[in-house]
Amino acid sequence: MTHYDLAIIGTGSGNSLIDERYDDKRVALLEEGTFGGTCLNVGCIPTKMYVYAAEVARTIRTAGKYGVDASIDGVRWNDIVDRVFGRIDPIAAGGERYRREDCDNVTVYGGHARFVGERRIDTGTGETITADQVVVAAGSRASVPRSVVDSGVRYYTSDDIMRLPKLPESLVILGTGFIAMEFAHVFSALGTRVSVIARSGALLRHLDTEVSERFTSLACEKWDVHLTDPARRFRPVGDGVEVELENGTVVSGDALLVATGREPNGDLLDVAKAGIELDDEGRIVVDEFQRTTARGVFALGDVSSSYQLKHVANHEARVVQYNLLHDAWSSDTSELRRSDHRFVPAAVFTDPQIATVGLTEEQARTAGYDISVKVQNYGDVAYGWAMEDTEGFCKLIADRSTGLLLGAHIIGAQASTVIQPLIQAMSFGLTAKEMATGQYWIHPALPEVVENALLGL
Ligand SMILES: Cc1cc2nc3c(=O)[nH]c(=O)nc-3n(C[C@H](O)[C@H](O)[C@H](O)COP(=O)(O)OP(=O)(O)OC[C@H]3O[C@@H](n4cnc5c(N)ncnc54)[C@H](O)[C@@H]3O)c2cc1C
Ligand SMILES: NC(=O)c1ccc[n+]([C@@H]2O[C@H](COP(=O)([O-])OP(=O)(O)OC[C@H]3O[C@@H](n4cnc5c(N)ncnc54)[C@H](O)[C@@H]3O)[C@@H](O)[C@H]2O)c1
Repeated sequence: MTHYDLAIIGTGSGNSLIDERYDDKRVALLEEGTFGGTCLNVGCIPTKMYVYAAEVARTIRTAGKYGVDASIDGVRWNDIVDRVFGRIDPIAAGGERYRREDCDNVTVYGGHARFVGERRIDTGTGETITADQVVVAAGSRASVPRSVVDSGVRYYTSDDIMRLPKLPESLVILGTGFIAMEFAHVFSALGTRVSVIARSGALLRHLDTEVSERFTSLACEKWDVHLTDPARRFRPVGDGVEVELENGTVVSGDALLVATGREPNGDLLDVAKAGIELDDEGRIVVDEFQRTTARGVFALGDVSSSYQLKHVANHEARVVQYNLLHDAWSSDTSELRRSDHRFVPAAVFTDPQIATVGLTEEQARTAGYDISVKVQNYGDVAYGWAMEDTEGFCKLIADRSTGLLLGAHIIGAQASTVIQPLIQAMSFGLTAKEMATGQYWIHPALPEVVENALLGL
């Protein structure tokens, strides 16, 4: 049985742990799927490459309002797919080749790993290994409701929808979260008729209510949105699908995308045999140092985090990378790094884009803060005029007693970029007033919407 200094399960964020500081360590890297994990192969990166193509199409479709007449002659779906995966697939293959062939201290095992004891792992390749330290970075998987699976209907998830053989004329999307709303935007902008099936009255319901309400009303103008009647039955019809809702409405499409959340993969690893605890929602329990309940075992990313965001997985990976090289289980933890989850931002690359950090207004009120709230429309600033914008706004929430920002929520063009200085201000404890008045704001750039919102607070 081979013994390693370090075994890492998962090559998404897990692969990035191994840098030159590990050159003198024997490392086992275990991966059952495509090398590089979710973000690279089926997540953030390919989806945003599709979103970019969708933005181009949308710009053309809306050009007329600026006095520029333009139309789309055609959408070459197969070329879009090739552009995305022609770039990504070689990166995944190259990453694997590098680890297998060029890293003398790393051994890659291509199988389904499971624990058979404390820091003892069946690699799924016929070999069992042991290690001084283990990192579980096994990610999460698409969760598909039983009713869909049992119906026998052909369905897609984010894992395979991007490789459809042709652009569907119509697409039914089950779910109203990040993935559902990003793909609704992509397919609709490229010309597919999109139907969305929600069940609780709003899209992106976890966001600040004003943002969710604005987004829902804009979406209802573009897409066939069913807000309150859950799906009751799924039926295959020819190559497509029919979904019957609780109120009897039948929604049909050439394809069905199921985007109803992702579940952590810890349940498939026999973690109990290694003394690793899962919480009630199936996540590996970790402390602020990313240590699991088993000595010598760390976890990071989607398998242990409630955020399911790549920038969070990256942050936690840096913490683990550092702590692995220190005596992480000694009683003195002063040398260790801690994960910082105070101000975790997120963006939804839909139409319009949405970005958020910190508390929603509801959360701030429930937490008992005495708050000041300002909503500033994109249309109030010069760049918003240039864009003829009637949709976007920046909503800020501050604590009256300290002047510090508690939350920032932006819906509108480039929201994921416009929000960045607000994330910085919150992370470094800048007050709203200092942020508004202590620096120049380029005129007439879009971030003036943030400046005005801050002044308005
Ligand atoms: C469609 C989509 C779009 C997304 N867009 C964004 C975005 O724009 N921004 C953002 O921040 N986040 C986004 N995310 C989320 C982001 O992709 C994840 O949070 C992130 O990739 C998680 O990284 P990870 O390292 O924890 O897991 P992963 O990257 O999933 O890596 C886990 C790896 O472990 C392997 N594995 C699992 N179990 C085993 C086992 N038993 N044995 C061996 N190998 C195993 C898996 O095959 C996988 O390769 C998106 C996700 C999806 C699905
Ligand atoms: N831009 C980004 O950062 C980005 C993009 C995509 C995905 N992600 C990450 O991936 C994770 C998973 O994305 P997601 O969109 O699948 O999950 P999600 O948690 O964002 O949304 C799931 C949605 O499905 C709904 N739902 C659950 N069960 C349902 C059912 N049986 N019928 C109908 N609706 C149902 C939920 O109410 C929710 O609206 C996200 O939490 C996010 O962190 C991030």
